[in-house]
Amino acid sequence: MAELLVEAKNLKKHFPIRKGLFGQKKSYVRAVDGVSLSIQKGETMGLVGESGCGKSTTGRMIMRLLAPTEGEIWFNGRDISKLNDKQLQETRKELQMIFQDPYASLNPRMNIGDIIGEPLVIHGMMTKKEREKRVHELLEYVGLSSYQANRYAHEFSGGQRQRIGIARALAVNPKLIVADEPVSALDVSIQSQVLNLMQDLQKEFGLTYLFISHDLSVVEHISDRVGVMYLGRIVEIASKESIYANPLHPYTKALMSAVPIANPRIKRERIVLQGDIPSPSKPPTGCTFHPRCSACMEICKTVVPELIEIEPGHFSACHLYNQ
Ligand SMILES: Nc1ncnc2c1ncn2[C@@H]1O[C@H](COP(=O)(O)OP(=O)(O)OP(=O)(O)O)[C@@H](O)[C@H]1O
Repeated sequence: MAELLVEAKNLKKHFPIRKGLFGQKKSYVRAVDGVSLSIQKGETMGLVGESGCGKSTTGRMIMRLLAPTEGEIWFNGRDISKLNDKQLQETRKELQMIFQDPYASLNPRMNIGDIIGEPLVIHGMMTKKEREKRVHELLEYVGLSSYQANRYAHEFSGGQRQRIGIARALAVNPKLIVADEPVSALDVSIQSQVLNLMQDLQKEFGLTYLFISHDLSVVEHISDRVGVMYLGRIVEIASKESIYANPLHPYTKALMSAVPIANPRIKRERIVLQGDIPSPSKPPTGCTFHPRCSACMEICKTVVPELIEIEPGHFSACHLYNQ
């Protein structure tokens, strides 16, 4: 049986904002509003949804870069949502992140060797000599050469910089890597090279990924399971095969209808979403998707649908399936 690495239980992050002329009225952006998900050891869990739906905030809470407002995060059998600073520092070795913008995330004043080796310094791991050897090894793992360790970020292309970001994330032998839009800043031709590299490294080192992206084709390429987020909640979660072939939630159906299909004989009706995505500081009542849903029923306006298993391993939060 597959082993669980991450379990998020009813995670919430509400950012306080001040309203009114003198900022006297406090209200909240409900960036994440009750997310539960699990990730098995060695798998890639894709997280998709439109901009602002709370993907990054969820990833940052699982990384413990942000403290949750509510909920629990279990990592490798331990609740990490309430650790003190020292315990957090220890756990952080096992959790690493790859960021979207390989241009902004690498310090321009440090050479590549120092950038990749920095997490080892932060965690007090290895002597200087050992670190040097490890950096050279890491450069080779990601398809670069050890002689490039003395160069600076501006000397590399976007794809190479993302490889450097991956090498840095790998340095401390993490168990989980949260990759937040890791290829969206890259040319399409380079994207698949970086995705393939991530898959090769996953096999070699038994890595587990939480892969965040708004791009459904990219998520389809790399994920084993996929969760779809809408306004701070997961509305559907299933294996990649099941969710792409048979999306159940009306929101997922609309998202999927815009993905090009390679086989010209398969025709898919394009579903256009009605209206704009509401603000997470004033989410609609009931199912937050109801104002944009073509299948909206009376119950959807008042009752929040629970995420329930509709088919084996395929969960959806929609009243259509809850009767
Ligand atoms: N520190 C913050 N303070 C206030 N609001 C925030 C903060 N961080 C994020 N938000 C808001 O929370 C919501 C979710 O943001 P988040 O970045 O998690 O979404 P996302 O799905 O990752 O979108 P994107 O792909 O655009 O990054 C957005 O409305 C965002 O403006």
